[in-house]
Amino acid sequence: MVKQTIQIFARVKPTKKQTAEYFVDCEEQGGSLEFVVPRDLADGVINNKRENYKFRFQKVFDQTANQEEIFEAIAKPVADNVLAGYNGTIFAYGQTGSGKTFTITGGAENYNDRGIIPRTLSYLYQHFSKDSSMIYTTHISYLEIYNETGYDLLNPQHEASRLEDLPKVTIMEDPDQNIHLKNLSLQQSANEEEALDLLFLGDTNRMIAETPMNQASTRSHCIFTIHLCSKELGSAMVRCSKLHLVDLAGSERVGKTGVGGQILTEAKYINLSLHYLEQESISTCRFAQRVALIKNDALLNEELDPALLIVRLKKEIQCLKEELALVTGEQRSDKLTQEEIQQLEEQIDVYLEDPDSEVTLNLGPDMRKIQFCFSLLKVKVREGSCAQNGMSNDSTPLMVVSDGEQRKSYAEVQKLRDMLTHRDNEISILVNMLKKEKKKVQDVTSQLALLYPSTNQSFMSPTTKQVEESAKYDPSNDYTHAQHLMTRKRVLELSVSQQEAFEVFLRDHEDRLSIENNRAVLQQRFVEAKTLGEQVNQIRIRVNELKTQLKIRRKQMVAQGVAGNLMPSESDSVEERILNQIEEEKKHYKIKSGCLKGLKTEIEHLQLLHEKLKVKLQKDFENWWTQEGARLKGHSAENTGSSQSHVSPLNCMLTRALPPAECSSTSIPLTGDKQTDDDIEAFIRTRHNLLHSTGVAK
Ligand SMILES: Nc1ncnc2c1ncn2[C@@H]1O[C@H](COP(=O)(O)OP(=O)(O)OP(=O)(O)O)[C@@H](O)[C@H]1O
Repeated sequence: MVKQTIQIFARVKPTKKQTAEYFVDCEEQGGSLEFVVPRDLADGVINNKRENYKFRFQKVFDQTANQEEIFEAIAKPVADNVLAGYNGTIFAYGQTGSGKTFTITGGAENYNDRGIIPRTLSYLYQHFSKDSSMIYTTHISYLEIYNETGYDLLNPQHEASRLEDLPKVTIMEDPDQNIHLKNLSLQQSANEEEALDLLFLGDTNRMIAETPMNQASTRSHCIFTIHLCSKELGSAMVRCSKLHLVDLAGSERVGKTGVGGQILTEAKYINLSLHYLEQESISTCRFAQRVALIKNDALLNEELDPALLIVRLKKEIQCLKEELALVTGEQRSDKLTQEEIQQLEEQIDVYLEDPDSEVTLNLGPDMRKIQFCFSLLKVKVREGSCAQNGMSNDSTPLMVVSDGEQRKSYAEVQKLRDMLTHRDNEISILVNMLKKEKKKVQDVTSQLALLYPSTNQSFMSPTTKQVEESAKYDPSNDYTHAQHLMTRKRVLELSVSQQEAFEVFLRDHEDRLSIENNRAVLQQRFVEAKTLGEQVNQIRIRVNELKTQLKIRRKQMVAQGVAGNLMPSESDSVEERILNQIEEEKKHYKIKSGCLKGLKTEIEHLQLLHEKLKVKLQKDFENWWTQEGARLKGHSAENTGSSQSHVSPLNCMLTRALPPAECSSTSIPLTGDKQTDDDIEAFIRTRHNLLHSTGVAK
């Protein structure tokens, strides 16, 4: 258990307006924020009012600080701890309009304005994709607390139009002061995109449910929680941690000032008086200083995988049942299985061969097993004594084996066993090497397909030209430079004849059409997915624009209300229209993103199919290549004495691929390139020899 105090940071919101006079002091070990408040002359010359207020923080971010700096300094270390299995919380506290939502969620207009939540999600999912030694599962919950009632912002069964329509979440505290949230839904998010979708839906629900009267965003707390479980491959332990990202209500609501209602509205939408700002800023800093005194116990949330725990407990129950049956005399009557009998026989062998006289035979409480072992031992004892008397129990003469010989034969058996284990090890090493080699060949084929996706014959080995082309590599491409170099090296390692043979082989292959069809469908689905993705993005943009319009409209309405031109309860048709539009867009968003998910699943399925066909193709090619090579060897042996007895695999492949009429020496023009022409001539000579040796040309 690690005890640590809560770390506090201050961020000053950028503004062009006149601000309270303050100084930021950044030292190596933290920073401080100092406010200078002039003496109020109205209070007279002698008064107790302080002029300077200085507060220390872990770090102070001035007006120029951007979202990236905030994430790096505040959220990243917490996210790292969450990845290590510790819970974490980041909360923003401050007066209304001071930038809490901007810091936690971010601004909608600009990508660089993304706040802590989207950046943390991105950071976590990037980490998951890099770490293949662990299995990660992520769930998201989004809770809004308004007037001490919790509301679930993510429950898909409820379409929010008012806050009261959202499912209520009961907040309970146990005797150990742990908080439990009943009825809060957890939504699984397999990737960053799904998690961002949930954030977007939650924020939109919050906005729709808000009315000018409750001004939920100002008066409510919002808790976005990332629930993370990680498990090392093959391990029985799971780590489950939570990261709470909290956007608190304006501090007027939670502070002691008791400011609310009309004053709160004025504070938000009408020019804030400088004096008011100073007081509000100072009390926020005071609150932070108090928070910094709280010490937390950091606990590693590690436990046995529930599934494994169940298996272990079931085994224990079974064992206890058997023990109970032994004690109470209620024995199992069913027969031992063949597997159990074999295990017992092996156990007895080990027991008998062990030279240690103290060794015990552990059979558990199952009476059937105990009885079986006794009978087996009896048989063995009888066999042993018959052997000593020179007779088997069925009167067949037995060889009499002396003690010395018995020891010798034991030693030999042991030696043979050792050899067997040794050979087993060798075999498994060789099998592993073989697997690795096979995988290398498959990798080359799949990487070739990736390197040359635009050719019609998508799975062809590269021609020399393609190999050269691949040398003109653009490092800004998706591949890393290192991967690319490796691929190129492997490509070059393939002999030219093998590459061309592959092309010929593919042309005739039965799966060629399926592969090409599959690829065409895949391409079409990619295009559809791209279009849908763009549509989803357009809807997002429209919703964000509508949200901005709604904010502006609400400000206008409140301003009019304050000016006395409007009663607070009057409904506003413009706002209603915007809300309806948001609802409409949200429906489209759900439909389109649902279609997109379906399409993605189909694409994944097609890609899998594609991979399978590629592997099959590779195997077929290898078989074919080996067979053709063997056949060629046979022909060469028959054709002894011929100066062209050696035929390259390329020529052999071409013989198979071209009909005899096209192969006559007169019908094939030479290219002028020496190497190519040599190849063509070699092919014609070889074909001629082969046809004569097999009698086809006669
Ligand atoms: N660091 C910043 N840079 C640029 N704009 C900011 C910054 N901080 C806040 N803003 C802008 O100031 C306005 C108010 O900020 P925001 O809504 O985040 O305040 P808040 O503290 O969450 O208010 P409330 O308590 O009412 O929810 C927003 O328009 C926001 O975009």
